[in-house]
Amino acid sequence: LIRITHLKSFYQLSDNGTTFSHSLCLSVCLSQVMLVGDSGVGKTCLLVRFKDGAFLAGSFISTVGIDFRNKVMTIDAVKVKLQIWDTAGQERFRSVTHAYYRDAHALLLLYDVTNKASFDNIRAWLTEIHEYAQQDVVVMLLGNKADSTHDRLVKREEGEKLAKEFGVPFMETSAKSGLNVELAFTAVAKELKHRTMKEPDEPKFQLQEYVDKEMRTVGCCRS
Ligand SMILES: Nc1nc2c(ncn2[C@@H]2O[C@H](COP(=O)(O)OP(=O)(O)OP(=O)(O)O)[C@@H](O)[C@H]2O)c(=O)[nH]1
Repeated sequence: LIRITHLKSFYQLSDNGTTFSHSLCLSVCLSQVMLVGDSGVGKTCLLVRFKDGAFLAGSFISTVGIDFRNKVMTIDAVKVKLQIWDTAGQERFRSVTHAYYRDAHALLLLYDVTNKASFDNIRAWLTEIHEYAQQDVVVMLLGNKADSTHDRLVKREEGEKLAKEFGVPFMETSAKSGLNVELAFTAVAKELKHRTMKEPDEPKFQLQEYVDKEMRTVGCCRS
């Protein structure tokens, strides 16, 4: 995470030592967030929903290699610029993805609630993350396509259990309905901003607590 400037007041002294100006610097945190998971789980659609507020319906075009989009969010009066990398889930692009892991500050790891194999593969993804990403990378598990109630093969409780086992925050999302999409990116941006700008005596940001509280505030589902 690169802190370009820090939010603080500063005084400039004139030649004779008197204070003559007082300015407020604006702060920009630049963070790299990577979307990973099996092909077809909805990584591109999640990014498009977050960035453009739209859903890419129709035929499925697999990502080739890696793609990225930027979005600036304001978190507690601080500008956080997210550079979001959309990776290809297909096995043949795995070496490309590996090369990007070490620069990522956060990873959104997706499975598809209608595809059991994509859920079973989460363990392998977490092993890979452990091998290639920075040790302190923020990881959040997302069960996407939660709108597909009739085709669902993975229960929410199964996702929660797996996330607990690996000590990572979890929520279900839907790129189609917008469920929890903004919340997932906001939670990650808050965690990253907090890590960069935290005062020494400030308590650690509790990502899962924040997510649970936000979801309670709006019932279970938020778009
Ligand atoms: N019902 C439903 N369908 C979705 C959702 N998200 C994505 N899809 C569909 O799932 C398919 C795959 O979506 P993509 O976003 O292209 O998947 P991806 O993970 O980026 O795939 P790769 O680029 O191959 O890694 C598309 O047909 C989407 O329309 C969702 O939340 N709900």
